[in-house]
Amino acid sequence: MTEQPGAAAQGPLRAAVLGTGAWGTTFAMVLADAGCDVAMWGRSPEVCDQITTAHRNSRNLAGIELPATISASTDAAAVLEGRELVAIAVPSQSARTTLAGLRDAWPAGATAVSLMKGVELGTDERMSQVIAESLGIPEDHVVVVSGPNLAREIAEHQPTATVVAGTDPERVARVAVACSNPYFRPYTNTDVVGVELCGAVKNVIAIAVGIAQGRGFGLNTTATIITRGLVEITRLGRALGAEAETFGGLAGLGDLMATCASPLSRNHTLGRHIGQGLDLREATAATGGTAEGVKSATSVLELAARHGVEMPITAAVVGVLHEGLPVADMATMLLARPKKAERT
Ligand SMILES: NC(=O)c1ccc[n+]([C@@H]2O[C@H](COP(=O)([O-])OP(=O)(O)OC[C@H]3O[C@@H](n4cnc5c(N)ncnc54)[C@H](O)[C@@H]3O)[C@@H](O)[C@H]2O)c1
Ligand SMILES: O=P(O)(O)OC[C@H](O)CO
Repeated sequence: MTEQPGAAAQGPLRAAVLGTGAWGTTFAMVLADAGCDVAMWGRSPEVCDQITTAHRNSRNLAGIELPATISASTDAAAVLEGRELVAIAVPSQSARTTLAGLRDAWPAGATAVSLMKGVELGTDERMSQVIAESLGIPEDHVVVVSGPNLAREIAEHQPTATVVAGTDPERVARVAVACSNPYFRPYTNTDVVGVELCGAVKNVIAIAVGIAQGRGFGLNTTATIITRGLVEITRLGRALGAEAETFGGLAGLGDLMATCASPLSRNHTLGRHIGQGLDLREATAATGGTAEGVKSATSVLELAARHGVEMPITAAVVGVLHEGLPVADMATMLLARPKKAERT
């Protein structure tokens, strides 16, 4: 492990971003526009070279000009050396292996910032748990950033807020300052479990909305799925110790609204393709990028089962994506369930 400067170090905060996809690149821009010194690590030499020399990432963020100060490299040790804050934006299911490979180069004492929205298959762990385990760092060194944050809109500097959640107040405050700029406003929260579950499960609900819209259903159906989806997320979160207020906030209702409404969302788009009749392989290819809800639907449902929590919309999505449930049977599966009071 390399040593890194303490909080009192002079000059701009030294940050790194792991992953040169749409959100990693956009968050690097957010940090740079907040005054941080930013280096990115990616797997593709071509993408890294383009970010450093042409200040663009045409593969993942076409048409966007990046701050000229951002550099990118495939050399993880060089990127990580001396960084106080390291944001992680690789697909959730690859986080563990990616980070295990970077463990020796991890800057001692650095804050890991999870930008990922998923639950790990097999372990059913949230990303902050996966990060802490795979890097061998305490969980309070991990801070989560999650909210209604469609990458392209933020890359276009459209005004957006987010939630910065963690259990070490000083680290949370430093991350909030590090990503605060004229178009990006962080709010802080101590409810890591709630914020992470909101981010992961809204992707599953967005797939359900996409499927409904792909089948030609209108806004009554959309509103029904979003509202009952929020009930599902809240129910699971409460069972896992999250705070009720988190679910009505930016990471919960806010992100659910953005993801379920926007054609920019990969999860929504994938669901729409499924609703229009494509199979999962075809829909994945037509969507491009990482639709996290495809895999997280299964781990979320497992997590819910282990805690005795009912998640019918998530179960229906798992049924359609992974168990051969015909799309046409999804509405029947949900509407024919036994009647119940709304607040249960
Ligand atoms: N795109 C958004 O608008 C957005 C916003 C908020 C949060 N997120 C979350 O951020 C995370 C990353 O999303 P993204 O949009 O940047 O995804 P992306 O698909 O655009 O990019 C993922 C990046 O990870 C790399 N990668 C893929 N597989 C890898 C592996 N096995 N090992 C190492 N690197 C690998 C890819 O090369 C790419 O650079 C996801 O969890 C997503 O839910 C995305
Ligand atoms: O493109 P999606 O579906 O991964 O959604 C992107 C962000 O999570 C929206 O906040």
